Order: sequence, then structure tokens, then C-alpha cells
Amino acid sequence: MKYIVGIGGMTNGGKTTLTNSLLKSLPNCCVIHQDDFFKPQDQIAVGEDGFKQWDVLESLDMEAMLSTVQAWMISPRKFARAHGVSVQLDASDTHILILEGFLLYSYKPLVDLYSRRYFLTVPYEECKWRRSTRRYMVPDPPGLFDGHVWPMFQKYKREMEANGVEVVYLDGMKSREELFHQVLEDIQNSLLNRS
Ligand SMILES: Nc1ncnc2c1ncn2[C@@H]1O[C@H](COP(=O)(O)OP(=O)(O)O)[C@@H](O)[C@H]1O
Ligand SMILES: NC(=O)c1ccc[n+]([C@@H]2O[C@H](COP(=O)(O)O)[C@@H](O)[C@H]2O)c1
Ligand SMILES: [Mg+2]
Repeated sequence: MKYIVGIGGMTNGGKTTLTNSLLKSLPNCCVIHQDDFFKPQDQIAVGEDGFKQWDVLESLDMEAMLSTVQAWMISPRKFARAHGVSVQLDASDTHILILEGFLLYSYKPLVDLYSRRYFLTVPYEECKWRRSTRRYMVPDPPGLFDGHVWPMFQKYKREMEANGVEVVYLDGMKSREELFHQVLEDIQNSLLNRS
């Protein structure tokens, strides 16, 4: 069985942290990070607001991300080997792929491929504070959070909801351990229901 999990939601919701914990506990589990598909800086548009528009779908090479997902779908075993993931040979033959990123559910060709879509959120103040402590490859210029990051998050979330994309909301204010156990248990139950 092939099972694709989305760990999506807002920037600094805790997606990468949660994903890294899940990876260690789920068998035959590979990961694709959406952040790895940002286009080079010189291809990022500058908006009327003067900010480089990092937080829009067009700043990501989603075709390349989709191709990577398709490579896993064709042969999860080969994909795992190529990415240094050890594959357990058991009777259930379950293969799991985690997609992790902040715009997972806004790209049409991917949206129906998920078996389960999680969506991490924290309140505005917490998100802004966590973001201020982060150092990205390209540092945030002053005002980027309120001028670009937050409005784009709201816009894409609104669109996702209007399109009826079903997600499981996760409260990113819970502890790392609580989130990990909640999601691990949920995935394990969902896998049991399918087998
Ligand atoms: N459950 C949590 N509670 C408190 N802080 C967290 C939690 N999960 C992650 N963090 C912290 O929040 C920041 C963003 O986490 P990260 O996993 O990189 O988020 P994302 O990938 O969604 O941007 C990091 O400093 C991380 O240590
Ligand atoms: N990885 C990069 O090249 C890069 C560059 C500039 C901004 N970012 C930021 O990364 C964020 C997404 O990553 P997180 O969800 O881990 O915060 C976006 O909000 C974007 O503004 C990433
Ligand atoms: Mg991250």
C-alpha cells in the first residue's frame, strides 16, 4: 500500500519539527520538503509592495516537486534506496511518503494524492514571534511578515477552504511531544482501517 501524508500549514507552525519526529517512527517512510523547491532568488517576483514574493505558489517549482512525488509513486522501494531510507521487508508492504511544506494544498495536481492532510496553525502573535527568531537562507527584510507572509497565508488558507479541501487541523501550540503522539496515532489508525 502507498500512503501519502501532508504535513502542511503556516510558516513556523512546527511542520519540519513534527515531520522529523514522524520520520523516525514510521516504517518505510520517505520525505519530500517543499522548501527544497524554491526557485532561485533572481526568479522571485518583486511585488508592488516592494517585497520579494516568496510566499506565493509561483515561487516554487511545483512541477519538479510533482515529478519527485511521481518517482516515489512509481517505485517507493527504489526511491527509498536512492534517498538512504532502509526498507523493511514485511508482509504488509506499506510505503509512506510525507510531503512537508507551507503550500501543500494549493497546487491542483497534488491535492488529491494525499491519504491524509494535516494543517498546523498557531495564533498570529506566536507565528510572528517564532518567525522573528528564524534565520532563512534569505533573511526577512523589515515588515515582510505583516506586509507579505501573513496576508499570503490568509489568502491561500481561504482559497483552500473555499475549494473544499479536507484537512485535519492541528494546534501548533501543543507541545512537540503531544503533536507527535497525536499524529502518529492518527496515521497508525488510518493505516489499520485501510489494510
Ligand atoms: N510544538 C512546538 N511548540 C513550541 N515551539 C515549537 C513547536 N514546534 C516547533 N517549534 C519551534 O518553532 C520554530 C519553527 O518550527 P519548524 O518546525 O521549523 O516550523 P515550520 O517548518 O512549520 O516553519 C522552531 O524554532 C521550533 O523549534
Ligand atoms: N528556503 C528559501 O530559499 C527561502 C527563502 C526566503 C524565504 N523563505 C521562507 O520560507 C518559508 C517557508 O518555510 P517554513 O514553512 O519552514 O517557514 C516561507 O514563508 C518563505 O518566506 C524561504
Ligand atoms: Mg520548515
